[in-house]
This record gives sequence, structure tokens and C-alpha cells, in this order.
Amino acid sequence: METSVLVINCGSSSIKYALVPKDPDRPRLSGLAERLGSSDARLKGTDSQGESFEQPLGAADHAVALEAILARLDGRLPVAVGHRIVHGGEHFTRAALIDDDVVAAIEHTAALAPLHNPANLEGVKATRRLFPDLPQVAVFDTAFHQSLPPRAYRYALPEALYRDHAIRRYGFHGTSHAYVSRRADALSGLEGGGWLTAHLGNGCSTCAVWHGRSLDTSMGLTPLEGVVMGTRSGDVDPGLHAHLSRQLGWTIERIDEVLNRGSGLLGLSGLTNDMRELEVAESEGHAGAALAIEVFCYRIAKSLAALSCALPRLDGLVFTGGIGENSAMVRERVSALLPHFGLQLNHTVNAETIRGREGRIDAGGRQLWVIPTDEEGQIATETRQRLEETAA
Ligand SMILES: Nc1ncnc2c1ncn2[C@@H]1O[C@H](COP(=O)(O)OP(=O)(O)O)[C@@H](O)[C@H]1O
Ligand SMILES: CC(=O)OP(=O)(O)O
Ligand SMILES: [Mg+2]
Repeated sequence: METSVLVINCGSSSIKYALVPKDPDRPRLSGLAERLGSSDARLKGTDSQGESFEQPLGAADHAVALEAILARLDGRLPVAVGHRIVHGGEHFTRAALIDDDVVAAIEHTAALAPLHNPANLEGVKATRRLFPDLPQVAVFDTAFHQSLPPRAYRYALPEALYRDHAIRRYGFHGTSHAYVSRRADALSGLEGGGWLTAHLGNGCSTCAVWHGRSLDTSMGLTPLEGVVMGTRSGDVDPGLHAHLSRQLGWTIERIDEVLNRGSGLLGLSGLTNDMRELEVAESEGHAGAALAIEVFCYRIAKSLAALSCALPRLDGLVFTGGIGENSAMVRERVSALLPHFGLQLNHTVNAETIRGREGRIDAGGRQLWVIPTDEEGQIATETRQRLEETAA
């Protein structure tokens, strides 16, 4: 009997999917539908033979792309669908079985994550239409951070903004921080270690985890706060908005667009948001690329140093995400900025730990790990757990 969970991560113009079997030794089918909404949408992935494919989808929207994804599952009907939902607000402290009330609650939270939640909901609505009989579970990026204490989640703003409008820090990438910190506990043999985790992908965030619980994290009300990202600024002076509005006459929409899509590595370098291309450009003497990488690494180290205050004891640091898993250079520069943490890198092992390899990269002292994240696997696990609890 098929026992796979179909995991859907719906973005504004893309859908990442994975069919995750219960048995980790069975292959996963996975892929990505991209450029949805343009006239040039396409689906890429691997089939059950492990062969890669690419299929043009014309002017497909999310629903059309999901039908094309289903046709690529080689007739394997999942037992459930697990959805990544970025913002769960304070309402969701764990994964939830999706029904009309849960959809309404996610819609209610959409104002807090306008870039992510509406797209996530498109995926939920389309799969509920396509698979009316399958259970569907929402797994929230914010849920893992619901353990933050008030000193970490409250902004120093008037109390009514929290009480009446839910303005507080939520944190994101929770499935990734949860997965890699649990894995670090298992690999190190420390039950309930104190870890700093750095998820460095297109979106980037850091987290302090103690005994498997998130105690603080760099993202806040929205996924814009914190460290420098591909196209997002991370922290800026909160006075910036008023300044740009008064001095340059910028609208709030323009400011939001520039901070979310025109800043970060792309804005600083004036070149690209892709770390691979920046590394090449820096080696060829591009000053913007060099500055972007330097600011990126410095701000990550600074964020990790700040988050260390949340931990009773620091056992080590974990890198993950596309940059954290592949850029030996970023790991080296970040570690070099934290000598007072007793971090010593094994340069040879660091250089070899790329392309999805898991490994310990320190030369003694505090532990340094590279742990490839598995958001899809974690979403499938949480989906199964939720269904088992519901059935019990
Ligand atoms: N070999 C590599 N060296 C440096 N950076 C890499 C490498 N491979 C991927 N990256 C970077 O990883 C980032 C994308 O991370 P990823 O986790 O895949 O993104 P997403 O958040 O969209 O899932 C990009 O900046 C990309 O350049
Ligand atoms: C929350 C967030 O930043 O997600 P992503 O990295 O997928 O953009
Ligand atoms: Mg990712």
C-alpha cells in the first residue's frame, strides 16, 4: 500500500513538491513548477527511476501546475498532503488538520505575511479541490518559535499593539531550525544541546535552540527582520521608512518592494542575489560582490553572537540552507568572526563538506556542523504525526 505524503510548498510564482515515502530508503519524487503566471511556466523534477525531466506548462496557474505534478507521481496516490504555511500567527502552535476553520484562520493571518501566505493558500485550495478525500495538514514556519519567551518575542512598542493587533516577533523557517537542531542533538550525542542554527538560503535566519526548543530567532513579525538575505535587507533603522517617505516621497508600497525584493545581496552588490555568482565575481575583483559577502557574513556573526545570550550553554553552531550547505567560504568567514566562542574550523574538512554532505567541520573546541536541511521530510513527519494523533 502507498504510504507516501505529498509535501507542497507553494510560493507566489512557484510550487516545490516532494512525494515522501514513510520508508526513508525508498526514493522520493520531487520537483519544482516555476514561472507560474507567466506565459513560460515549466515543471522540472525527477521521476521514480531517478531520471530528471523538464516539461513546459505554457501559461499555467497554480491549479494547472498541481495537475501536472499529479501526473508526474507515476500513479502513486499519497495518503495525505502536507502544506508549508509560512505564517501561523499565535493561533497555531503546531501542525493542524486542514478544514474550513483552519483555512479561515490562515486567511486571517495573511496580512502578516503578504508575500507568502496567499500563495500557500492557493496550494491548499487547489489540492483540496483535486483531492477532496485526502487528509491535508498545514505545517507552519512559525510554530517551532511559539516557545519564545516574552523577552524575545515582544517589541518595545505600546502594549495595545500586541494585545489588539498581534504585533510581536514570530520567527520563520521553524521546520528547518527544528530539523537541524534535532539532528545536531542526535549526531553529537548531546541530549538537549544548546545550538545556534543558521539557515542560509534565499531567505536567511538564525535561531537559538535549547533542549529542542526555540528560545530566540532573528526574524520577527515578518520574514524581513534579521540578517541580510538574497533580496531582503534584514534589519534597518526603523526610522528609515519615515525618512524615505519624507525626503524622497516614496510610497509605503515602494519602500516595501525595495526592502523585500531589491535589497540584500542583490542590492549591496548591484549584481545578483546568487551566492555562487557573487563568489566568482569577488574572485574577479568586483567590489560590490566583495562588499555584499562581507556585510552578509558580518551580520550573520553579529546575529549569532546576540542570540547566544538566549542560551544557558553553547554547544555549537549549525549551518544549513543552500548557502550554509555549500559555501565553505561563508562558513569560514562567519566562524572567523566568532573566535571568542572557541570556534576553530578544520579548513580541509570544511572545504570538502559541500553538495548535501553532512559533517562536523571543527578542529576541536566548540562543535561546528553542516547539516543539510530537510524541510520536506520534516513536513511529512509532522503531517503523519498529526494524522496519527487525530486517529488515536
Ligand atoms: N555551490 C554553492 N556555493 C555557494 N552558494 C550556493 C551554492 N549552491 C547554492 N548556493 C546558494 O544557495 C542559495 C539558495 O538557497 P536555497 O536554500 O536553495 O534557497 P531557497 O530558500 O529558495 O530554498 C543561493 O544564494 C545560491 O547561490
Ligand atoms: C519565511 C521565508 O523567508 O521563507 P523563504 O526562505 O522560503 O523565502
Ligand atoms: Mg530552502
